[in-house]
Amino acid sequence: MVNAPTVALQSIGADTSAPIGRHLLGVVNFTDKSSEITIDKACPRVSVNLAETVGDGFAEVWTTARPVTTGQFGTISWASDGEFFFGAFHIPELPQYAEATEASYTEVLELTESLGYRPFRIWHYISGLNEPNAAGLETYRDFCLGRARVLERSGITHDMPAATVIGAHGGGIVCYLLARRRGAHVNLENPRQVPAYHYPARYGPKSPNFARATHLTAADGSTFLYVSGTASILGHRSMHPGDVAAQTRLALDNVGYVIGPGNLFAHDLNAGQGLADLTAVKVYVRHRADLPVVREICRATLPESADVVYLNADICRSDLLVELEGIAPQQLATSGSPQ
Ligand SMILES: C=C(O[C@@H]1C=C(C(=O)O)C=C[C@H]1O)C(=O)O
Repeated sequence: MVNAPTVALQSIGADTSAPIGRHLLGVVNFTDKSSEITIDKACPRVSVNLAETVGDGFAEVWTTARPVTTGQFGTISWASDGEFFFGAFHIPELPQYAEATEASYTEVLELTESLGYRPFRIWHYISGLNEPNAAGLETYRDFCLGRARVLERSGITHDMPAATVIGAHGGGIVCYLLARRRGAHVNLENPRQVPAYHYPARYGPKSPNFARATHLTAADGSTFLYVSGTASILGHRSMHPGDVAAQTRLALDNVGYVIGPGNLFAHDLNAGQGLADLTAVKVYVRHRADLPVVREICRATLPESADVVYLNADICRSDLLVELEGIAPQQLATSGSPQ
């Protein structure tokens, strides 16, 4: 069993206690309503309003090898086991998000830095993602403005880790993240895509800032690849407008490339992976009617062993119809079975 955080995608309401020998680090319920983050002695519990019904939803259950302590820092609910950290914040629905995003992101960076942790994977779910805010700016671009202000102030110009920003069906902004205190991580780019932090101004007043994937080496030697939300983009352009099948294939191709041996070698890492190594895959589909064709392509491409969930969600650009993310456990500690 590895020390690093591992994740299970379970049906909502299933027993979300940790397996024997593991300890809860954070639970994220993808469900049909928004609710505040709760925290108890076990861990933070987050709700993302992104399922049509509770039955369609699932719980993303993060566990670690050691007991955790929990805490609250401003808007951040957190848990850590001494090597790994899970944190989360919720911003309620607002006319504009940049300022509230700036405030919560500032808290995230202050907290993780004060505890000696470095984020290596961040997720954000934002209601009305493609809708204009009260000032007429698309909500996603409004969020990027708030995030960029904090990162620029912190001098983080391009070293942010893997991330996801996806639309939610309501509830404002929910953000959760993983961070590490020991070990190391390397942020990866995909040479077939312009780094997000170099996107031209046509995509918004401030570019997004995230890596295409992050390679984590835990203190016990286990390694994992965390792949960002990945879509049908080459260079900086959205490809195959209106063609969800072609967009799905290109998104899968982009994921396969970024975790492949050639790209890892180009980042001075060995042992690349492939789509067959992916687990815990989340597929986001803009139009519900496209779910069957996306599911068919993913089933034909992803390993049967992968936990794959499909969610109907808005995506960061209105011409993108599908996006997916995943985790590839690469190398396990000397002792321990695959997770
Ligand atoms: C799909 C893309 O971006 C999305 C937006 C992200 C962000 O703003 O942090 C991260 C990954 C994706 O969810 C992309 O630009 O390729």
